[in-house]
Amino acid sequence: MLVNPLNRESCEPMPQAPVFHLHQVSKAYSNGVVALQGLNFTVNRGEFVSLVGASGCGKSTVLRLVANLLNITEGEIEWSDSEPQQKLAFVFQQPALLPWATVFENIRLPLKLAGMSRNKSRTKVQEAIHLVGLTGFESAYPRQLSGGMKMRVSLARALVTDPQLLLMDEPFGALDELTRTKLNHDLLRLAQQQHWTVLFVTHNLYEAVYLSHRVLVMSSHPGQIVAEVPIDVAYPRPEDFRLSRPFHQYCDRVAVELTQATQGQY
Ligand SMILES: Nc1ncnc2c1ncn2[C@@H]1O[C@H](COP(=O)(O)OP(=O)(O)OP(=O)(O)O)[C@@H](O)[C@H]1O
Repeated sequence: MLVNPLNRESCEPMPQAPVFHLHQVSKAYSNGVVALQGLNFTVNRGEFVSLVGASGCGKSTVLRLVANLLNITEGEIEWSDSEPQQKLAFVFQQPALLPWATVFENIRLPLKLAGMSRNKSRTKVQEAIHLVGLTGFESAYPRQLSGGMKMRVSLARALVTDPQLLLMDEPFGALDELTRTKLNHDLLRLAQQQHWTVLFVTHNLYEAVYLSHRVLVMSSHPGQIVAEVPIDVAYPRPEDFRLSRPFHQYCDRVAVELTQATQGQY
């Protein structure tokens, strides 16, 4: 069954309570590179928002500012309440697993660092393993896993902390197309089930359209948001949404915006 975006009855209402808002945010690095200038955008509760743009346009810088891993040069990030800020998880492109630890221990790591005993954390870790589809691999070591499985471990390690806000920096960039597609589908399911708010960075506009409520398109040097494309299609989105005419229309729209954003830069 293909999805009809005009079937409003099946569309969930767009979540509107803001989680955070960037007000005129600029970032200059100490070497003088102005990575971002005057960024304004809001992410609402339960929303899946993707940032797309050319390499070096400042997507990762945005995530690191939101995670408070970097200082803002000008402007501010206003949080609606402090809880999502405290309950955020960051997922990187490289799963960064401990090679000497099993799947179970890698996923348990954030709970261990927070001082939770092995016994107390067992149920939570098992639940996360189940949710990402790795039941049976608890005792495996990272070297015994495929790239997609390693990324599932990384997702479960974020999941185990019960995050409200997920910041994901090109998490599936190193995976083959089929694995990426499968993980896209599983991520959407998890985001819905867990009521996550997600800010997602990707180079892949098909992935951005499939996953997002909104796609924000960035230009470079300095990085700015130049377009916002709402993807007005109901969740859950079946995998065959990717085969539908509306999907390709949205992809074309994002591609046009990206081309305009990068015109004259190469
Ligand atoms: N620590 C740093 N010091 C100096 N300049 C930096 C630093 N980190 C990033 N930059 C510069 O800031 C700009 C934005 O970088 P950023 O990594 O945010 O872009 P990006 O869009 O995530 O790139 P990519 O898609 O290639 O990962 C680039 O010009 C980059 O060279």
